Amino acid sequence: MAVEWHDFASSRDLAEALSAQIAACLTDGIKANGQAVLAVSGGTTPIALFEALSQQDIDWSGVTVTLVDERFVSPESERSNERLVHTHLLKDNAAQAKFVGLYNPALVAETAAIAAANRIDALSRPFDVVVLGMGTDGHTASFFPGGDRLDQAIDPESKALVLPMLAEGAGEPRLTLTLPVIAEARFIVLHIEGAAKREVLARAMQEGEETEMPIRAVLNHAQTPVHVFWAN
Ligand SMILES: O=C1O[C@H](COP(=O)(O)O)[C@@H](O)[C@H](O)[C@H]1O
Repeated sequence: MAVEWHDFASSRDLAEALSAQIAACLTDGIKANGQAVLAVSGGTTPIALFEALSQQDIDWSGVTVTLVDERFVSPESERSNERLVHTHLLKDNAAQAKFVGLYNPALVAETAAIAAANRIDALSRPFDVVVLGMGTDGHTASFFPGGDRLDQAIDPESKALVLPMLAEGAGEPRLTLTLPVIAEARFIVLHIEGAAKREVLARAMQEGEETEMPIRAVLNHAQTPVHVFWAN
């Protein structure tokens, strides 16, 4: 397990530093491969980061933004991760970026996962940057403790790229990238804020079952160090 810590005094300081680092990685990807892929999480934590990223002066026309996971709700819903990205990231300088979402209004979650996997498969991998969040139950992406597809989603040998997930703590059906897609990324960030999440991560870094605290699956199988960005 290789983890590199980056601590900040405030959410704003973190957003400035992390957005600059992500922008540099995306620029490197564009220079090396002609384009770059950024996968981001949803929830509440990344809003300030997305706002700061949208101001970064890079060639966003060469960037594809996708989601680490999605709540299976319409993009009009306040809970939609796609809506979050459109509202806070894909604007200003970043308006030129392409977006590949996971949701599909015409399908149920099971078949939407297959359609989303085809879209993810069309992107260049490994992704340049993956930004993960984490819940206080130790979930990351939609790898929820007790999730009906958790074993398959965190299987490092899984051939699936996107899976549906039902879990008590999830609220609604989910779609999630699988562990191999996340673990192979060139730059993996775990963005958490507040003392409670720091304490949860400290517990996850101790010995234990990956299914109990699924963030462990990423910490155990990431092919590069996981960069933890934390602010109080
Ligand atoms: O449901 C989700 O939760 C996690 C953490 O969200 P936060 O609100 O505690 O920041 C997030 O990483 C994930 O993408 C999202 O779908």
